[in-house]
Amino acid sequence: MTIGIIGEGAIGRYVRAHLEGVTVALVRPGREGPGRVASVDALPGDLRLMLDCAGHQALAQFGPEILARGIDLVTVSLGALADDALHGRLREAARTGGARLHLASGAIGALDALAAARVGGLDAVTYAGRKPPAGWRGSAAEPVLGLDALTAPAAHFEGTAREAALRYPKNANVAAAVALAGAGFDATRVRLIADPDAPGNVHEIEARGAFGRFSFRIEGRALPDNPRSAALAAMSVVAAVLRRAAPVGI
Ligand SMILES: NC(=O)C1=CN([C@@H]2O[C@H](COP(=O)(O)OP(=O)(O)OC[C@H]3O[C@@H](n4cnc5c(N)ncnc54)[C@H](O)[C@@H]3O)[C@@H](O)[C@H]2O)C=CC1
Ligand SMILES: O=C([O-])CC(=O)C(=O)O
Repeated sequence: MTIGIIGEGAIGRYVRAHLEGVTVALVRPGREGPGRVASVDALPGDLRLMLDCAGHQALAQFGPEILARGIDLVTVSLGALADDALHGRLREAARTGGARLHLASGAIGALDALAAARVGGLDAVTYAGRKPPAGWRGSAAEPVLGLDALTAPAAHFEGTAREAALRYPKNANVAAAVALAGAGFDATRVRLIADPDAPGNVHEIEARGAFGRFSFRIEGRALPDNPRSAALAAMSVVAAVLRRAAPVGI
């Protein structure tokens, strides 16, 4: 199968190195070359699957057109769906094109339990994201905290998953994943913390509902070339593609 990719950063490079069949990249204008095109129009006609590993802006820019053409899209840019208008456009385009937008699980797990628990009703879902200071560089945490001088854990955001996803486009896609699988963007409470002693990119979910309660915690290792992004996020894109092809799925 011919697969295309958007994003040649830390996640995109990992995905290309671990997946066969990625033959074309959708790049910014001016960066075209062999196997690199700058518009959806220029993608090969037999392409049936695109992988967005580029971020919110790229999903907004290319997602609707890709889906409307009947090309399935796997994305890591889940936080972009906190924008209801974009969410609606993606939904509509997928319907029009008969394609599917698959939201990769990214740097978190337990989304299956959360989605099942939602069926019975969820009373409370909270998510906490903790990263070393370098993981917050360039984010909205920077003007709030002196990241370089930090000697103790410091929370720099508390609010809804919607606010977190929109304010931290490169750091709170997990908040969006938890919201989309569970209680929604406005009912999911989020806390974001910079912690000089964090043992990695740490993501924690607490959920209560008719099913009972669960806690989930992951200490993710960051990708070597981007301290913001967990390796598991890249792995989840590869896993999503492999799952599509498997005769028996989980
Ligand atoms: N769902 C999850 O758990 C996670 C999601 N992410 C999302 O994945 C994104 C990518 O992460 P990394 O690879 O670590 O970032 P990165 O900064 O290393 O790479 C981003 C790449 O996307 C390209 N790009 C950005 N906008 C583009 C556009 N409009 N058109 C074409 N190319 C474009 C850049 O040129 C670069 O090659 C993050 O911005 C974040 O939104 C990141 C980590 C976890
Ligand atoms: O990679 C991570 O650890 C999480 C992340 O950046 C995000 O949620 O956007």
